[in-house]
Amino acid sequence: MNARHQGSVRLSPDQWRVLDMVKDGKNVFFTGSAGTGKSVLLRQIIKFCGKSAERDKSWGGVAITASTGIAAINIGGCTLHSWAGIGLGKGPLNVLLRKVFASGRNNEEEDGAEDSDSYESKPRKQSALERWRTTRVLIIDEISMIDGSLFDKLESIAQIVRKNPAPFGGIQLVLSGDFLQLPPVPDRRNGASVPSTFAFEATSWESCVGKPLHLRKVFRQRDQTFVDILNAMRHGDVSPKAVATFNRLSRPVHYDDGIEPTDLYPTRLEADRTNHARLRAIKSTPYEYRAQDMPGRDEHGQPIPAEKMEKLLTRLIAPQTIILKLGAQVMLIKNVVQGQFVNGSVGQIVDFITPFEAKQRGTRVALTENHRSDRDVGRFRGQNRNSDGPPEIPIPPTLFQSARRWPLVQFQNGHTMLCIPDIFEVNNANGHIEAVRRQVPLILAWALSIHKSQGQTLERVRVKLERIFEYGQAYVALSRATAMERLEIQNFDPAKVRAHPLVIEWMKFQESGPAKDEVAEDIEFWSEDVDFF
Ligand SMILES: Nc1ncnc2c1ncn2[C@@H]1O[C@H](COP(=O)(O)OP(=O)(O)OP(=O)(O)O)[C@@H](O)[C@H]1O
Repeated sequence: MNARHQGSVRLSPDQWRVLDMVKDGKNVFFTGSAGTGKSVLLRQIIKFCGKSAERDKSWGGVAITASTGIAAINIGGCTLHSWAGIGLGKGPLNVLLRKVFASGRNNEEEDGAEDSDSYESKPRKQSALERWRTTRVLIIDEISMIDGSLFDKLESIAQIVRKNPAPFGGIQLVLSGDFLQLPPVPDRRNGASVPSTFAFEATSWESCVGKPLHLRKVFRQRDQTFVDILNAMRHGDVSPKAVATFNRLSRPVHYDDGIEPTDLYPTRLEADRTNHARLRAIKSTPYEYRAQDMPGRDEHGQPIPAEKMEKLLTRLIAPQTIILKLGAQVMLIKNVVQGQFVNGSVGQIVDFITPFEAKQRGTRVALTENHRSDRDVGRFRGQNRNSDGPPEIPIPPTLFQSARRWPLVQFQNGHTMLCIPDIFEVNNANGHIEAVRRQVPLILAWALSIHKSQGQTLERVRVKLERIFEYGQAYVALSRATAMERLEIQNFDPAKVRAHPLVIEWMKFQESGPAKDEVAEDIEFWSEDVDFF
């Protein structure tokens, strides 16, 4: 069978082209409009690199990084700064280099010391210096949020540490992002914001990654007219026809199942206020869920102090405490069943029940790979099968003994699921766990900030545009929607649609021909398993 058709995933030809280049050891920067499958492709690349490294121990290290903590968590990696061992990344090259070399010395000293710590099996620690020397592939997601001057400094560090004058010291670069979505949060020093540069402005950018590879097939929306309007908007263009279309979308949309569209707001404060007001307005019993937080180890193998653990865990989308009530609108923040219950699925709490009651009612329980590690699971394997789907992960028996009630959520697809706690991790630069949170995988979802919605696919959306303040923000908000029929726009103002002029200028020289975005036809249900070899 052709490897490209094995499993049910069907990468687009553009996605395959990038994957093939990565397999050939080429440096790549791939970009594309919202919904063109950049995250899906990145997950496949990470899988490919992971499998290659597993099959052949001499293959080299794979560094999975992103510009921000949240983006890093989404791909199971760490921030670029922490992988590189450069602290906050401020200061000139020699200061950053000193930090990297010092990490190597500290490690040697610690290796010689007696290890009296019995906390847990200590991972083999790798210093930043070793990481720079042994990494074969460096993956950076959301590259649009990396400063250009920092990119140059990192390339110099790579060349010096690896004693290799090749671009980026010979490390294979895999970069992903869209410079026309949200720009980096400005660096604030002494109250003033310090202007940052884009990574493509770096002197070494051209030699390191060359021309961008564009993903052109849009998977999120299926309506070509909508895709065309969004694409023009991405470039800051709103035609009178588009204005008329968006004005027509100011009508309210009603849904029979009582699940409302999620309101997208420019700031987190506005979104939080809406969620709390809506929750307060419900008069039923509140259920409070406090997370169980556990510290892990830092990149030097040292236990993480409680204070640092708390700080690290603020990066997670899962809150320390969440109060839920019957009728609350919530969003799932874990992938449970591909295509059915995924990160971003919105629903309403219809009951609070125990796992035992869920089993009696034949209701699905939100079990993920994280629940497999339960010691007793093996005994119950095979008992809990879904006749028309893949075998379900068995419910850990210890769960049945618990009288604790968890939220039962009815999702927009009409199906219900009991949302029991899951594991959320923050990893360190060596891929080990720095902190763990065990929490119900839900957040309130009457409203979301546009920043939080970046990367999400939302079936029902209402966007309030009057307070938009950032380049790309209106585009990110509207492009979360899958269809105009389920998109509501309030106070549309074309002046709020802005694309960064520098990016537009740069893009003109990068586009290869008059290609345009096209909707992907004939999308089937798919899993993300591709046979690589
Ligand atoms: N090859 C594919 N086949 C089917 N569906 C796909 C494929 N690639 C992506 N998708 C689906 O398209 C939607 C958008 O994908 P994804 O989130 O990866 O896009 P993105 O380019 O990262 O978007 P954004 O820039 O908005 O974060 C998701 O629902 C994803 O499951």
